Amino acid sequence: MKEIKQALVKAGNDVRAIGPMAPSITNFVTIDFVANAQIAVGGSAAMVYMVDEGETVADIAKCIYINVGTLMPSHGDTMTAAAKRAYEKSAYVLDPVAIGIGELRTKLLEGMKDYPPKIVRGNASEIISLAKMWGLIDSEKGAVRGVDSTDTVESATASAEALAKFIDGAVCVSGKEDIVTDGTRTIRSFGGSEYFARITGSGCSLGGVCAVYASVTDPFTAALAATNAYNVAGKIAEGEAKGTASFKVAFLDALSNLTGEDIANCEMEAL
Ligand SMILES: Nc1ncnc2c1ncn2[C@@H]1O[C@H](COP(=O)(O)OP(=O)(O)OP(=O)(O)O)[C@@H](O)[C@H]1O
Ligand SMILES: Cc1ncsc1CCO
Ligand SMILES: [Mg+2]
Repeated sequence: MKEIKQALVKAGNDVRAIGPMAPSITNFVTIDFVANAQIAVGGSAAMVYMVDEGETVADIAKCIYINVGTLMPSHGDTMTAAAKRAYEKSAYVLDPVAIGIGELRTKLLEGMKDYPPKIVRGNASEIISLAKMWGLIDSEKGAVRGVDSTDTVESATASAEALAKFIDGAVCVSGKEDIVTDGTRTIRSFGGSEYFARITGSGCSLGGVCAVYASVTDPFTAALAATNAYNVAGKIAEGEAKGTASFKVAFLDALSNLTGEDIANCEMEAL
């Protein structure tokens, strides 16, 4: 755990020092929250839609973010081109939001098995469903109900570990407690707030923040840094909040003040 904590301190502080840009192709519902969270931790944001823009940002950034939450026909080409280019030249974080709904989302996510991300971030049902779609596990679970999870984080551990091994990267499963794994090391991270489940975009923005940290460190450290940052800042914000809207504001405030040390000091346990 000592080495992991040292890597977390460095990742948190390097992001503040370097200010890496982590461009996104992400859903229309939570785009503003994603950009603001990326900036709050010390990174910078750039949202793109066009095919050539997706390829260009995958060339110039260290890591980009792809979230399939709200798809339009053009996303088929843009996300495929950007994912292929990022697989070859840089890296991408995938949030398989609402996996299982619609032909385009299914085709896109099935295709990504051939040019996989370095980090997958999702709720438990999404992680189980992606592992099932890619033929990595055999499970009865993983029924996705829209964008919400119907499974527990614990029940997604085997799927997360199988996915992480397959992509040679890291997977984070979010929920009351979060799990981050590279397929060999699996860490449970504690904290956060029930308010997270009552606002939209906490998961989407967490994916964007994973991409910021992945611009300065390895996928496992990046996924854990982002997860811990949310758990620490979420707990602080809960103490300030009067309801869901003020929670969101207090959360961005807390995120903007976090240090690498704060991220490393989040309560964690190795599984
Ligand atoms: N009950 C809870 N208690 C503490 N933290 C929570 C709880 N539920 C979610 N979180 C936190 O909220 C963040 C987002 O996780 P969540 O599982 O809600 O993502 P999601 O379902 O993909 O969200 P969205 O799709 O709305 O963006 C994570 O940091 C997670 O730890
Ligand atoms: C509500 C919603 N619908 C599609 S994407 C999204 C944001 C949360 O995942
Ligand atoms: Mg989500």
